[in-house]
Amino acid sequence: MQSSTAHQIASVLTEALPYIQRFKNKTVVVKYGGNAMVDEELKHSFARDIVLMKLVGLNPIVVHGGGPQIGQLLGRLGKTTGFVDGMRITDSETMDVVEMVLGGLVNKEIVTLINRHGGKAIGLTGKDGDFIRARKIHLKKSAVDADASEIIDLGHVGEVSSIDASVVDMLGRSDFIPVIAPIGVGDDGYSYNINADLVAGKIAEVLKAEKLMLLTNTAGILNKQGELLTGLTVHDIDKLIADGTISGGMIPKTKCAVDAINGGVNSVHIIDGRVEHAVLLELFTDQGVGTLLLSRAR
Ligand SMILES: Nc1ncnc2c1ncn2[C@@H]1O[C@H](COP(=O)(O)OP(=O)(O)O)[C@@H](O)[C@H]1O
Ligand SMILES: CC(=O)N[C@@H](CCC(=O)OP(=O)(O)O)C(=O)O
Repeated sequence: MQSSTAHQIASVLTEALPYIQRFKNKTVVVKYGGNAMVDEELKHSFARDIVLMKLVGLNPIVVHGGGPQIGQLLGRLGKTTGFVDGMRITDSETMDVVEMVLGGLVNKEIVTLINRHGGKAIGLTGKDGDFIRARKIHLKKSAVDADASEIIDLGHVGEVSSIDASVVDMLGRSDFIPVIAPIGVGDDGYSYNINADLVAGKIAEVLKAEKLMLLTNTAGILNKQGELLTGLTVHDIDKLIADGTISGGMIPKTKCAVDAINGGVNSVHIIDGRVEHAVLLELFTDQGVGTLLLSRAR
């Protein structure tokens, strides 16, 4: 090995050391969005990062999405879906597909990848041990259209009503890495399709996680010029939404982030899942790679 390369490796490891010490035994909830699962090499690098986190003493909990993957299977079945406010309208047939894709294909693919890299991942949906209870979302049309006040029926779309953290906590504190699909169970016994950011935020809150990391398909939160905003507080988010800087799918994501911080999570990181080893770089290097959101400026 060239001595300059050896020197670089040594300095990376030394830079990581204080972070490893600080985060030992701390819970980190990582939301892995469907848009971040774009290529095979990236999926492997994500799985390696999660295994490494566990090996150095952190307690990673993965919550995954899979919106594009649900769309692909629906397309193959000749079924179309619509979205309202970023939420998929989910009739009973669509709910079957959501369960097959999230609870089956995507969940087991992530579990398999983590296990192939030496971890011990266990896949769960919120129906296992009834640990994610959901209630149906009743969306007021007035939220979409200022002149109307009817309720829009999104079908089997839910929000989290409660989380029983004991199963995830027990797994996370042993050798296992929980991998969670965002499906909840209602009091009526039906399955509910829940936005994965919402589930990740609530799990982080209930577990009093040190960090919530949201992996998406952008460098982080960008300003109107397209530049990365590296450090923000919860107060900045309201302003950025009000002035239109944050829009579309970033609105529910940042709202979950703010709820998580207000609920006791120390920091939220919105990072680019398309960058190899984004999770490790954000956790263990001084400069990080995305947007860091805190309750107040340091
Ligand atoms: N200020 C902003 N900074 C970054 N992305 C933004 C911003 N405002 C809107 N977006 C959009 O939000 C998207 C991320 O949300 P979403 O597509 O729901 O992510 P995911 O599928 O990973 O949950 C980005 O790809 C971008 O198009
Ligand atoms: C209600 C609702 O819209 N649920 C989402 C659940 C998956 C998800 O959130 O996936 P991403 O994180 O990849 O977007 C959906 O059906 O697409």
